[in-house]
Amino acid sequence: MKVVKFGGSSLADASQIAKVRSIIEADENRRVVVVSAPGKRRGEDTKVTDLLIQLGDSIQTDGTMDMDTYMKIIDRFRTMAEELALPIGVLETVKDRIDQAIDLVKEQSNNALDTLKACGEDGSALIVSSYLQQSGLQSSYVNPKEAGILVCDQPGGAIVLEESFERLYGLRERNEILVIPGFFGFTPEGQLVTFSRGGSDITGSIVAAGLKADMYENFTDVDSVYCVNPMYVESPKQLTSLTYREMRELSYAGFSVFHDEALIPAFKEKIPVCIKNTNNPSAQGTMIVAELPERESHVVGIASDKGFLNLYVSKFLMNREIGFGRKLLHILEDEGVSFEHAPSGIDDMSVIIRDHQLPPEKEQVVVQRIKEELEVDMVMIERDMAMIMIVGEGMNQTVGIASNAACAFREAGVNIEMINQGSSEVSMMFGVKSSELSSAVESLYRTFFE
Ligand SMILES: Nc1ncnc2c1ncn2[C@@H]1O[C@H](COP(=O)(O)OP(=O)(O)O)[C@@H](O)[C@H]1O
Ligand SMILES: N[C@@H](CC(=O)OP(=O)(O)O)C(=O)O
Repeated sequence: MKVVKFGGSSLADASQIAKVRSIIEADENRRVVVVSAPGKRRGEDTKVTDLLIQLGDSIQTDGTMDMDTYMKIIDRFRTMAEELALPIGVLETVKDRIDQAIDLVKEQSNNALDTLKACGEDGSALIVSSYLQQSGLQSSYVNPKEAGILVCDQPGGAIVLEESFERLYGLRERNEILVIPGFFGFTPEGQLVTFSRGGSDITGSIVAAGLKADMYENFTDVDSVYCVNPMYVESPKQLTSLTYREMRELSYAGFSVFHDEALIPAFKEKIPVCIKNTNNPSAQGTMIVAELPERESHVVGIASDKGFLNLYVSKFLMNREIGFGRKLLHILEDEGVSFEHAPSGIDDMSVIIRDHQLPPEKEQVVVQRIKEELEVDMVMIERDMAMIMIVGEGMNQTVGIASNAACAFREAGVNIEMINQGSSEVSMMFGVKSSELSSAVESLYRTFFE
């Protein structure tokens, strides 16, 4: 049995949904389908999830509904339902559920925004299941509550609860194609909670693990995972296979093609993940597996992401002060700031934080507390940082990778602001100024792949 997830680009309009049907029909093992909300139809379009968030924000800000955005959302579903010639009841159900979620936002009910955000996936699932039925395939819509996807109550950042997997296994009994909306689950008390953005990949992996599927196929809009984000290099090398560890590091550091948290459930059950293209399903795609035979080159990918800051702290004899690191991180914890990395020296420590975690008002409080409570010599915040991650199994036992990378930075004329090597067995991380990111990535690509 295969679990198949289709991303927003695969569900953007009626013609994409027709491709989805052909893919499902082409392989009888594709029995469980997880869908995202309709994505962008072209470059400057807006994803339905973003429209729903915009709508929710408008209601929360001034209590009135932004009718223009509301109509855009309904029209996306209406056009699809009409072009696919679905029964009128399908669109009515989609609209009713959106209207009910809007009422919850107006009433300021718990998790109302998550309920509204989830309407994109829910609408896609209703439309796809109805279209499959109309095409003569036995198919049903299955809500994540019915499927048994239980999560903790962390709005916009759900984490799956262990008992979900056993509950999901029961779906194997059903002898039809099941269409499950991605991106959300329910708390044991019945509250809807969404995963973080891009989280339908996570639903697909949870469902594949629960069902003990033979494979988790993730359909998107590229033929494979490339060794570098195609935004930086034209037609980069395609990757036919990767390990779970490699893909997790690469997606964490900017390979947005697959959610970094989505690998964990599949990895635990050793279910192979295959990334494929809805617009070119015969292309081989990229297989993600537990282990791979030895390769010639140890660097498989270069990932990068902007939007970081460096909180730099210096204090003479920091290395002798028991508990300094803990106290520094405790201040961040106290202020509700999560951190990404914390490389340290003898008298200095850097804490790398996602920019949005530390807005200017919070920055002031954190800096003041560090000065007063830790009596540091210096505290400084450097914004506009980017991280570059070089990833590959076996890299840490290979001589010369760091020196080749350093040469690539030198050739691009880019200063390395920070290096983190050795914390992970499969990656090496560099911090650079955001403005220098693309020239650094291009130079690293030339060094390792050309
Ligand atoms: N290394 C990479 N390999 C392939 N695609 C990548 C990579 N890094 C970023 N991407 C981007 O990820 C996109 C697919 O992810 P996403 O937009 O979330 O698709 P979907 O709508 O199917 O969920 C690609 O169109 C590509 O621009
Ligand atoms: N629709 C949600 C969840 C998701 O996974 O979407 P996509 O598959 O289009 O990345 C989002 O935009 O975040």
